[in-house]
Order: sequence, then structure tokens, then C-alpha cells
Amino acid sequence: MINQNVNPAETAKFDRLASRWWDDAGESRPLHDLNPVRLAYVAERANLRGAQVLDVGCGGGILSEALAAAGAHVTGIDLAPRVLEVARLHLLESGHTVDYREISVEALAEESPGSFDAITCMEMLEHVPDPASIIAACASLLKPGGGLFLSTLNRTPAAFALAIAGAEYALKLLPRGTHHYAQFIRPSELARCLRASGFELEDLRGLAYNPFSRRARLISNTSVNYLACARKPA
Ligand SMILES: C[S@@+](CC[C@H](N)C(=O)[O-])C[C@H]1O[C@@H](n2cnc3c(N)ncnc32)[C@H](O)[C@@H]1O
Repeated sequence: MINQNVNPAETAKFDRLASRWWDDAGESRPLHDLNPVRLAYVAERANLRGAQVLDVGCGGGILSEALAAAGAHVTGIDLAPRVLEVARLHLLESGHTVDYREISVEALAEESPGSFDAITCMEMLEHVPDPASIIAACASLLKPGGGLFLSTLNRTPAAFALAIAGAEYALKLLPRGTHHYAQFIRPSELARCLRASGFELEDLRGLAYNPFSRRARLISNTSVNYLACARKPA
């Protein structure tokens, strides 16, 4: 039997934000602001034109659409049905093509192993009960030599101060309860999960975000938000 590995309270929380997902002044504003940097990070490490790309925990499709605009054939999966509805509706406006499916990554791995050139999984691992299971499923879904691109939050006092106290309480950028500190993931823990699934960790980079200027950039300090690129051996 496929383990669903989902916290329904988490997906319900995102479903409540669905109608405002594409409002870049709303609760998804940080995702909109981070998107150009994370797209560039992926595009520098994977040839997107014509590639089969899976976006795990795609939400309303901010990254999925950007990957499609860069020439990839994109499948976006999520377990929040209203969010997926908004993602599909937005395609009518943008004219991009993305295949959105409500399916767990573990179930997709059973269905279509070895079928993607690259997988993105951004700001999602800290919302699931078992991140290692997501990474193992991604290992099975990738073709040999394929790249896995992850972003998440580090479990440090700095991340607590900025992502929870700052973004949720002081600035009210995000609804309270968006993040749970205990679910933040240290880079060493992520690296261990990646190794256990047979990945080679190629790169780890901090992601700095200034909510006032709305600018994001890559930095060497991974103490708050960070991006990782891991490769399935060819
Ligand atoms: C913070 S949003 C990030 C959305 C998107 N990846 C982005 O960065 O623009 C987290 C997303 O993960 C989804 N999610 C949570 N648990 C999931 C699971 N087990 N499988 C698939 N998606 C999940 C939520 O529904 C939500 O859309």
C-alpha cells in the first residue's frame, strides 16, 4: 500500500490560501519574490528545454509555470485540491501548459519510475510528516543523471526569528501557523536523507530574502532558507 505521507491540516491550510495564490501582494508574495532566483538556480544546473520536469508540492504553479516558460514539459503534483484548481485556472490566463495532478509523489513513483530529467521540490519538505520518503520517491522518479532541486528552511534560531517571529508575527507576511519550527530541516539532515536515497549532493546555497525591497539572492550562509541540488548517479 502507498504511504500517503501527508498532513491534511497542512494541505487544508494551503487550500484556504488558494484563491489568492497568484496575488503577488498576498500571502504567496515571498514565493513570487523568490521565484526568479530559484528558477535561475535550476536553469543553471539542468537543461530545461524539452526536459521532462516534475514539480513536487507545486502549489498554485508559480514555479511550474516558470519552468514551462523556460521550455520544459512540466508535471505539477500537489495534494491540496483547491490549490490545484487555481493552478489549472491560471493556465487559461498565462497560456502555459502544465500537467497538474492530485497524486502523492510516492504513488507517482510506483506509477512512472525513471521518467523525469529533473525534479523540483520547493518550500514543501517542511510541511510533510516524512521528508525522507519524498526524497526516496524522487530518486525513483528521476532518470539516471537527473537533478533534484530542493529548497527548505534550516532549523536555527535565525530561521525561527525571520521565518516565524518576523514573517508570521511582526510583518504578518504569512498567516500565523504557516511554519512549525520542529519541521525545519538542517542541511546535514537533508544531506543524510539524500545520501540514503543514493543521491550525490552537488551544491548547497543560502537564499536571502528582503521583504521590504522584495529582492532575493543566493548567499553562502544557509542558516535560514536554502537551496540544494542533488544528482542521481548516471
Ligand atoms: C509553501 S507551498 C510551496 C508551493 C510551491 N512549491 C512553491 O514553492 O511555489 C507548499 C505546498 O506543498 C503542498 N504539500 C504539502 N504536503 C504535500 C504532500 N504530501 N504532497 C504534495 N504536496 C504537498 C501544499 O499543498 C502546498 O501547495
